[in-house]
Amino acid sequence: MSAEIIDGKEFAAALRARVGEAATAFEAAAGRKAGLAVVLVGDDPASTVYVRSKGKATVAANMASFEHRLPADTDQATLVALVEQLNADDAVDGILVQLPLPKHLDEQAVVAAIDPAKDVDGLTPVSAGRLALGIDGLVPCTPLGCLLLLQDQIGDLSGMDAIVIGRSILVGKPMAALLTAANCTVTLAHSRTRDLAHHVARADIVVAAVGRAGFVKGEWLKPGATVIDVGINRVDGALVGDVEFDSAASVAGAITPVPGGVGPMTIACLLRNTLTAAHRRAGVTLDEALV
Ligand SMILES: Nc1nc(=O)c2c([nH]1)NC[C@@H]1CN(c3ccc(C(=O)N[C@@H](CCC(=O)O)C(=O)O)cc3)C=[N+]21
Ligand SMILES: [Mg+2]
Repeated sequence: MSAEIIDGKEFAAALRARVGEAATAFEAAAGRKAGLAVVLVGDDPASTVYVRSKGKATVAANMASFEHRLPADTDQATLVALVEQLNADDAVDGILVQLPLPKHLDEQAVVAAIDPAKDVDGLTPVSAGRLALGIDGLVPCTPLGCLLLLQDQIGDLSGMDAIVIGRSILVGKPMAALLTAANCTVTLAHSRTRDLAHHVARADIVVAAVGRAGFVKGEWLKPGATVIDVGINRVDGALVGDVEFDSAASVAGAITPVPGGVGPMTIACLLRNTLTAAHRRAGVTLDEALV
C-alpha cells in the first residue's frame, strides 16, 4: 500500500467545531440559534440511525434540532403540509427530508415544496438550477464534502482531469458541476459508459458514486490519482465503498476510506449549509474564513 489515507472523520470533526463556533457567534448576533428540521417518514433502521446522529451533531454545534417522525403510511398531503409549516417557521433555517421516502409518496413533489432558502440538501429544482448556472445557492452536502476534501488534499484543482462515476441527483450530477466550477476537465460516467477503465485511466481525480461494492478496481487508476469513495454498501454486516480499497490503495496517491471518509463530511456539510442558510435568512454576514 502506498496511498495516503484521507481522514474524512478528522476533517469533518474540525469542520463541525468551526461551524459550532460560528453558530455561537450567530446566536449572539441574531438573538436566536440557527435551526435544522429533519423529517423522517417510516422507521427504516439505517435512516433512523442517520437522523439520530444528525440531531446529535446539530445540538453539539450549538444549533436547534427539530425532529419530525411520521408513520410509514403518511399521505402526500400531510407530508407537504408539514414541509409548508416548516417553511413558515422562523426558527427553522434548514429543512431535510430524509430520502428515500416510502414508495407511495411523490419524492420530487415533496422536495419541490421546500423553500429554496431552507434547502440545506440542495435538492430543490431552484438549488439545482442555481448550481448549474453558477449562481450562489445551497449545494448538496455529499458533493460539497468531497470538494472540501479534494481542495484540502490537492489545493487548486485547476486543469486537472476528473471523472465522476454515477449521475445521481444527490451526488454525481452536482459533483460534476462543482468540479467544473473548480476548473477541472470533467467526465461524467455512468452505467452505459463504454470502456470505463479507459476513462478512469486518464483521471487525476476519481469520485466513485455508483452504489456497487468494490466496483472500481485499482488497475484502472492512473498512478498517484486522488480517489474519493462515496459508496456506502453493507456487505456481510461490514461497510464497504464503491472502490476496491486494497488494489486502489496500491496505485492511488491518496484515497478516502469507508467508513471514515466521505460519510462524516456529509453531516458536517449539512451543518455548514444550515449555518449559511441561517445567516442569509437573518441578514447576518457569515465570516467565510471561519468555516
Ligand atoms: N435527504 C437526504 N439527505 C442526505 O444527505 C441523506 C439522505 N437523505 N438519506 C440517506 C443518505 C445517507 N447519508 C449519510 C450520511 C452520513 C453517513 C456517515 O456518517 N457514515 C459513516 C459511517 C456510519 C455507519 O457506521 O453506519 C462513515 O461513512 O464513516 C452516511 C450516510 C445521508 N443521506
Ligand atoms: Mg491531511
